[in-house]
This record gives sequence, structure tokens and C-alpha cells, in this order.
Amino acid sequence: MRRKVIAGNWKMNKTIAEAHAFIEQVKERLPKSDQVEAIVCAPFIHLPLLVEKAKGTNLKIAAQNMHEQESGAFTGEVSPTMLKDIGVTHVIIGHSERREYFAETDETVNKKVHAAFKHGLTPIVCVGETLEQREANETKEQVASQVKKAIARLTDEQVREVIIAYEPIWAIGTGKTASSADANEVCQHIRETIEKETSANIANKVIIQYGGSVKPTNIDELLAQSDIDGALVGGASLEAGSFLQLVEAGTNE
Ligand SMILES: O=C(CO)COP(=O)(O)O
Repeated sequence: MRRKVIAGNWKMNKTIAEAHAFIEQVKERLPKSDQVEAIVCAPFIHLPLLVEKAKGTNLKIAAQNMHEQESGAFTGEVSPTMLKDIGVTHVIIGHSERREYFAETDETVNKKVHAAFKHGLTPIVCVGETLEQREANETKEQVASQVKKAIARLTDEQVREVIIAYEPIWAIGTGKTASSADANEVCQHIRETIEKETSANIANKVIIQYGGSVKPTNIDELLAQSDIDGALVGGASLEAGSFLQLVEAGTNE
């Protein structure tokens, strides 16, 4: 059985004091279970503090983005080498907000995914359709195309380690969640797409998360679906209590 992976994406939120208060509350109360993996994806400036405080706990610390090069003249960017150096384990790649506001493309996403593996970081690759695409019945086509391009030229062993986060753009921060059945149908399609690119054996091991207005009140139903192995959570991950409830939900399945 696949483990559950609950990742909180803080986006551009929290001061150092707030990050500190969060980690102090969370680290003592994390469920001790191999069934669930908990990850906090924080702004770059918080990463050293969080990595330090999370030592000896099950909590993993992730970045929300990175550059694909190891170093160089890329003002304002952070490299995979730097993330690895401070003890970060995961990195979100191609979040829809990065695609929309920072012009990330399927090609840059693929380069970053390769760079993540080169440096021993696990990529959490975000895919998802816009409202227009959903209404035009293009969801599966869009998501499959993003997945194929993201994993292009990876080895099967690398594909097995990728975490895919299916986040319908219209459900992010809107309070609208895809129904659990609809979300599962798309996650199943993602798994079938991966199977065609690799094998059933690999596809069955890939963790596929759902993201978009996930809360303690809807997490159980989402995690009960056959192909949803976790969640990438924005708003409801900011508060220690609700983040812990979400992680706890991952131990129930
Ligand atoms: O974008 C998201 C996580 O990456 C989802 O955000 P919300 O949970 O706030 O809808």
C-alpha cells in the first residue's frame, strides 16, 4: 500500500516568529506513523530554521521553487545545491502560481525536475486545469500533457520517486473543492498516463496528491479515494492545529 503524504504549502506567508511558533507546536504533536509523511513547504528564508527544528522528528522540509542551475548569475534565485546543503528534502516544482505569475513552462518544469533528482531532492510536481479547460472537457488531456512533459527523460526509478500534486486551478484558494470522485478520476488518469510512459509496477508506486481548498473537514473523503495518496494544502496548513489534523487524517486510512 502507498503511504500518505500531506504537504503544507505556506506560499508567501509567515514571519520568522510565526514560523518558529508553528514548528514548536507541530513537532511535539506529529503522529508517529510510517503510514503518513508530513512536509512543510516554506519560503526560502525560513528553511534553515525549520530544518534545524525538525531534526529528530518525522517532519520533512521543502522549498516552494528553485532554479535549475547549480550556481551562477541568476539574481534572486536559489539553487538545488543550496537547498540540499541546508537539509531540505523536497521541492515543489511548477505550482500553478509559478506557471501563471512567473512564466514557468512545461519545459522549465522538466529541467527543474531533472535538477532536483541530480541533487537528491524529491520533486512535488504540480499539474492542473483552468476553469475554462474543465468546462471545455479538456481536463484529462491537459493534465496528462503536463505530467508527460514533467517526467520526460527521467529514468523509471526517478519517476517512481516523483510526487505529483493534482491541483485544479479553479479550486485553489477559492473554497471550491473538486468532488472526491472527480478528483480521483483525474488522479487515476494521471496514474494511467504514468503507466503508459513507464510500467504498471512504477505507476502503482507513485504518490499522487490532490490540492485545492483541502481542509480538515474534507480530507477524510479525499484520502479514502483509490488513487489519492495525500494532499498539498495551502490555507489550512498555515495554522499548526489544522495542519496536524490533516496529517492525523493520513494515519486513518
Ligand atoms: O495551491 C494550493 C497548495 O499548493 C492549494 O491552496 P489552498 O489549499 O489554499 O486552496
